[in-house]
Amino acid sequence: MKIEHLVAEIRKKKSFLCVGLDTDLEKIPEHLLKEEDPIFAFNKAIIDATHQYCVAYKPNIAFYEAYGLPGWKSLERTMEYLNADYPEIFTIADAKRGDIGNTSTRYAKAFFETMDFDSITITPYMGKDSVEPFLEFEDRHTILLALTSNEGAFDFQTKKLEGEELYKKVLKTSKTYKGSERLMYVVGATKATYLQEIREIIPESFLLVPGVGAQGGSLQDVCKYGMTKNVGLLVNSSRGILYASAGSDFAQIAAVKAEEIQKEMEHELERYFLS
Ligand SMILES: O=C(O)c1cc(=O)[nH]c(=O)n1[C@@H]1O[C@H](COP(=O)(O)O)[C@@H](O)[C@H]1O
Repeated sequence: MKIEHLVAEIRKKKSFLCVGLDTDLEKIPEHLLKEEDPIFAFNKAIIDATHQYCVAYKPNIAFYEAYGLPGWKSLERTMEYLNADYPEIFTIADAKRGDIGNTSTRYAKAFFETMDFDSITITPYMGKDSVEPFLEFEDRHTILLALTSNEGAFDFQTKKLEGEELYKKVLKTSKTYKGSERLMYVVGATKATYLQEIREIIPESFLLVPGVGAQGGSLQDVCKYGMTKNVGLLVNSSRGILYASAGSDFAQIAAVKAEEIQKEMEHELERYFLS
């Protein structure tokens, strides 16, 4: 998907919500376990109920890999369903891949061609030759981990290397990669106060921002420091939407939660963007 299509969808829906499909058989309503493919049945119900409030879905690949071949089949069915019925929705493979060049090329093929995702999350640790194979794909986007939402982010990402924090090095160095116009970055909502400095390095790039809801990050702070003239934000919530109810009304309650976030986003858009 082209960025301008994503921006148009954000304007139309007045939302930059990404719903994370972290589908866990131990958390989904019990009655779905009788279905032939419980993971897909859950995802389909969530997508049908929430699509009008969000612009992206992010299946976290670990939740599918954990179930082996049936898990991959559920992921494949979810992607086929999204691409056929909701082609305007941006899809993110939260796979956190990255390896030597020829291996990265196979990962890119797996997620961009075989599974037809619009984007993938990538760890930058192995550097240029591990990232550039993903950037060769037209209209596909590579989302580099910059400053993550978890506590462990302080182990390496904020440590100084040659006088500069490692996450800033990641941002600056990645801008020199071939195809860097197709880069986006992960910045955790719990790290919103860093966004001002991040925006000095990457003023326009889209950010995937997880960590609101269950992890406690603030949407208002993220918008205050991170919003660009093209919005430039995709804010993810997974558990806060998916598991708001464990009863037969799970999809309906997920829609209520998604709409609540969309309304907050609309308010923020009016404040910074539409006014
Ligand atoms: O790349 C990610 O999506 C990601 C990066 C990060 O820094 N923190 C983070 O929580 N995530 C993912 O975002 C989702 C957050 O889920 P909730 O905390 O349930 O909303 C999970 O799928 C995480 O793997």
